[in-house]
Amino acid sequence: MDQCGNGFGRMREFAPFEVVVPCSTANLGPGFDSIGMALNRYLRLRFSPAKELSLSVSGPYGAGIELDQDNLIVSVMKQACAEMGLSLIPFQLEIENEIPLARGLGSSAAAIVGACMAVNHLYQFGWDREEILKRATKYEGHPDNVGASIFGGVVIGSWDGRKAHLLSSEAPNLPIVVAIPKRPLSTKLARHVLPSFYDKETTVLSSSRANLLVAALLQKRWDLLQVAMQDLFHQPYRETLVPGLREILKNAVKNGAYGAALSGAGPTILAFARDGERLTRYFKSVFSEMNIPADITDLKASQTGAFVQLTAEQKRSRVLGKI
Ligand SMILES: Nc1ncnc2c1ncn2[C@@H]1O[C@H](COP(=O)(O)OP(=O)(O)O)[C@@H](O)[C@H]1O
Ligand SMILES: N[C@@H](CCOP(=O)(O)O)C(=O)O
Repeated sequence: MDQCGNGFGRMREFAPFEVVVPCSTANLGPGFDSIGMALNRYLRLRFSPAKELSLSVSGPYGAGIELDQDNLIVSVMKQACAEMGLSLIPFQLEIENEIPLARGLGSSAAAIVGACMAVNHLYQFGWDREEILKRATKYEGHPDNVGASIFGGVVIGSWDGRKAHLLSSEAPNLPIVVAIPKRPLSTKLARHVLPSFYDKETTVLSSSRANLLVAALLQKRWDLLQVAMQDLFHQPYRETLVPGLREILKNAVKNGAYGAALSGAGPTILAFARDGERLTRYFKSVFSEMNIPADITDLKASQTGAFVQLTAEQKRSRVLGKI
């Protein structure tokens, strides 16, 4: 861990704390790099003082997270400190992760948001959520996932490479069914297959659907989701990377969905359910016919975004009057 300048280099006492961050689904079809929704699977980061950096992982998706200096959380924290002219103090970090990695459920965005919130808390920078959004978007490259993880609910945002503008709103209180394939797909690769240019007809049609999607979400017009979630910006190009996507986009509505989309860059496929049991059966049959292992499960929107709290131990000590 860095030796630090500016008085932050030695072991510094701080009260142990936890950052809780929901995962997210991005795009919802045509809202490419703009629309996101927070979901009820969480990343929990527990920080306590230590003389040296030490990382540990737990939870169903701990495996695969780097436990060295390449860890995304640590590298974002370092970078955020460097931008403030500081070095990162050592700490012990337990990463409890319920978010599958590289499956299109915003694990990297949650890690980045958690890192920004942690550094803000540790150093008392006083960043508000807008400031955290700006910093997290710069690291992630698009505001949809980080915005949802920060604010919760549904977010609609825009990023020009310097400034992020984003509004959050209540997410649909509809059952959500997802198919999370066992095999990962890196977002980098799934962005690589996208074209550099789109023609006018494609752009007009796909952006009109994104606009309709926003209106349908705000007015709770679930009957419009079938059309409003149709996309021409990214899903047609990602079909080759995501088994089952073409079939599900074509037939989900006939099988209990209001609308379906690729979650983020995939490979997870997500649908809002009209009839959850029927939709789950359908998802299962698609994946078992292809003989592709996938976790088919229910999720719900998370209306709240990331927050910092005392660890359970700290809370107990406070009740006992020790702090
Ligand atoms: N909790 C975490 N701690 C550290 N790194 C993480 C964490 N979650 C995700 N990452 C990093 O982000 C990568 C996945 O990012 P990405 O390909 O963008 O997929 P996703 O769609 O899940 O965001 C992982 O392989 C890992 O390197
Ligand atoms: N808008 C991005 C969203 C990527 O989400 P992820 O969860 O797959 O990282 C894109 O579609 O590339």
